[in-house]
Amino acid sequence: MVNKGKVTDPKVIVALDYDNQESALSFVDELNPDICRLKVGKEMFTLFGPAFVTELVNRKFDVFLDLKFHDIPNTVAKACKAAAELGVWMINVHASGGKPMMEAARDAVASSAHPQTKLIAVTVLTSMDDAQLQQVAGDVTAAEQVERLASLTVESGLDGIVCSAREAGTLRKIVPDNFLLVTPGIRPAGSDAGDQKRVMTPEEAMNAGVSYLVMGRPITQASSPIAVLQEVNKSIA
Ligand SMILES: O=C(O)c1cc(=O)[nH]c(=O)n1[C@@H]1O[C@H](COP(=O)(O)O)[C@@H](O)[C@H]1O
Repeated sequence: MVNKGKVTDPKVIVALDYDNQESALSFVDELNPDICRLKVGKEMFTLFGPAFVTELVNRKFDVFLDLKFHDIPNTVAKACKAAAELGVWMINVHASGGKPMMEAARDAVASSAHPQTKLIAVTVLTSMDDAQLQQVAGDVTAAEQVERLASLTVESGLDGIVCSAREAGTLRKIVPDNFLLVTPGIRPAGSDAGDQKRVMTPEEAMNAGVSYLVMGRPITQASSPIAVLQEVNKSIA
């Protein structure tokens, strides 16, 4: 386990998008909760289920269980209660599910056995650009749609949103100070964007007012993942 590079309130959430539990856990063996938080998404949850999440929670990591629920309010509420009761730090829904859905999710977390779980809403996926968004949402830009869904999420009483760091500067002026802006699509200078369209570097993102940086491939697929993580932490210290 690495103890070097301890940071107060780590800002990087490492996305554990592995198809193999042993590889994921041997990477996690190199980490500790002082240098990053962890995200478990749809792939690992589908493959390895709640037991994998519980393993990370037992290792004292703050876990973001990223299942992006989007369904009728009753179904999402029950899913959010079940997710919160795994003892995770953060969960999410899609803001485009609407205000009644988000309110039902908020109430379900509040009445769960783990009410401190943070609940955030995805606005516009960071893999979408304006052209892709217009195919599904009509004549609107990603920036406009993010703003609209951010306001709806504030009105619904959630803790924050997932957006791109590119929108963070504008959003910071319209959301409450303690509202969380959680941003994937983070790419250190020179790294491959892959399927991400709305990207920023860690430093630019923090300067724009982001609360937490979600980073997957630039760390997990690096030849020395810990070195990249420590470099990112240093760049935003
Ligand atoms: O909710 C998310 O975490 C999420 C929302 C979004 O808009 N874009 C996005 O990339 N993500 C997740 O963030 C992670 C980004 O991973 P990398 O692109 O490998 O850094 C993936 O696990 C995605 O599922």
